[in-house]
Amino acid sequence: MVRSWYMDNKLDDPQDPHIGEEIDTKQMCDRTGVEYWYFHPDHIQTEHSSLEKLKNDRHYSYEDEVTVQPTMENYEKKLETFFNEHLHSDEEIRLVLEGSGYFDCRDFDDRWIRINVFPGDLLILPAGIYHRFIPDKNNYIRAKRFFVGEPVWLPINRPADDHPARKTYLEEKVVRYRNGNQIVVTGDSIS
Ligand SMILES: CSCCC(=O)/C(O)=C/O
Ligand SMILES: [Fe+2]
Repeated sequence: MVRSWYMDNKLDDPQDPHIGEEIDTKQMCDRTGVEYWYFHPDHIQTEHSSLEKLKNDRHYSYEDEVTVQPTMENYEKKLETFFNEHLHSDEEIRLVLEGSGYFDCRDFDDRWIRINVFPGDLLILPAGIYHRFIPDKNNYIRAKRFFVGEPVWLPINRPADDHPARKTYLEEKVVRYRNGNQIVVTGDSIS
């Protein structure tokens, strides 16, 4: 199950955990706008009504799998791309099937929160959030990817403050947060 923490400021191996202050899942969601669900890994590959409901509710029309491991083509280059701080014009939706890794997301004060994901964890990173990904020392993660319509995987590297998705993210998420209207984003589905 997911764990989150503020990263320490050490500049050594980014595949080390870099644990600073630990925070709970709700704090992580409230401070970033990330949404979180948990689906028991034993039930994901079979008919899973809660997952089907989420896909219907969110209109996820595209679905595939990605495996990040040293045998993948252009592994080093891919890791570099994933770990370069970036945003997307659409949500990034990942459901971990096997393995583990780190999604790092900037909170509303621009501090790195490291989200350590495991099988069953589903993250929705909002469009416009600055983030990056890196495997942990096990160097293996397999995840489902979902998308609304034709997938666009293009990372837009920071700085991208003028990108429309960034502006919308800041207007909708940060303003609400700063006004004390915290975003209710944590939903659990364990069945
Ligand atoms: C475990 S999914 C690999 C990371 C990825 O797909 C992505 O787009 C990171 O930003
Ligand atoms: Fe991304």
